[in-house]
Amino acid sequence: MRSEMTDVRIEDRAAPALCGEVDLERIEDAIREVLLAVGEDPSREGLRDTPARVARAYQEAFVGMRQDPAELFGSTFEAGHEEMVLVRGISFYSMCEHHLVPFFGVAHIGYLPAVGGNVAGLGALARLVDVFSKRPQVQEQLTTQVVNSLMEHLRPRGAIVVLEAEHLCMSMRGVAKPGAKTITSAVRGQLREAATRAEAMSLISSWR
Ligand SMILES: Nc1nc2c(ncn2[C@@H]2O[C@H](COP(=O)(O)OP(=O)(O)OP(=O)(O)O)[C@@H](O)[C@H]2O)c(=O)[nH]1
Ligand SMILES: [Zn+2]
Repeated sequence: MRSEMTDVRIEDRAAPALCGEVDLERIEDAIREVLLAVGEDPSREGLRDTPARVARAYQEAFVGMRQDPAELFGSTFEAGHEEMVLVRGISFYSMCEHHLVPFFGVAHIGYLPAVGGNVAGLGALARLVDVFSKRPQVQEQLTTQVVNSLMEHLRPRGAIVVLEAEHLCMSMRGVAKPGAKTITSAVRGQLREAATRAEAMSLISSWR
């Protein structure tokens, strides 16, 4: 089977529209409380603007909570290509929902377009990772949500999502094992078949 693979550099669609607001003031109050609880003085020079900065940083880190992945697949198109499409090395940053510290790495996404069906803009695949990674997450759930959403909105014959990530909750604290990589995969439809799955995995493992 002939395949096409692309190291993603393409931004083809704007991010989905935002729905709902983040309560910045509430985050600021909570951060002030955290600073007090650890024995800091939130009114000292260096910390005066910190609650507002953290609120804006959290707004950005959790922007995916207010985005609808369906919007990314509004302008798929016919490309006369029914073989595998694989985008590898999509970088992402997410927040571990256990500790609210980052986990980050790369996602690889492959799919088999429906027969006579549509393909997605490559940027939509990268943005799909952002929509689900910019939420409180665990890696397994993130992997599953991306593959399920791709199946639901693009309706390909099959899809595969592989994530490789380092979790700061494992590196900087707790078990303290920097450099450990967690790899998760989720496979749907015809990509579960041994030959196509092996082809996708060999394309993914030759990354770097
Ligand atoms: N399966 C899974 N586990 C995760 C993920 N992110 C963090 N964890 C783990 O979730 C566990 C949370 O464990 P808890 O015992 O509730 O919290 P903890 O006492 O802070 O645990 P340690 O990090 O082991 O010190 C830790 O072992 C983390 O390493 C993830 O994305 N997937
Ligand atoms: Zn964690």
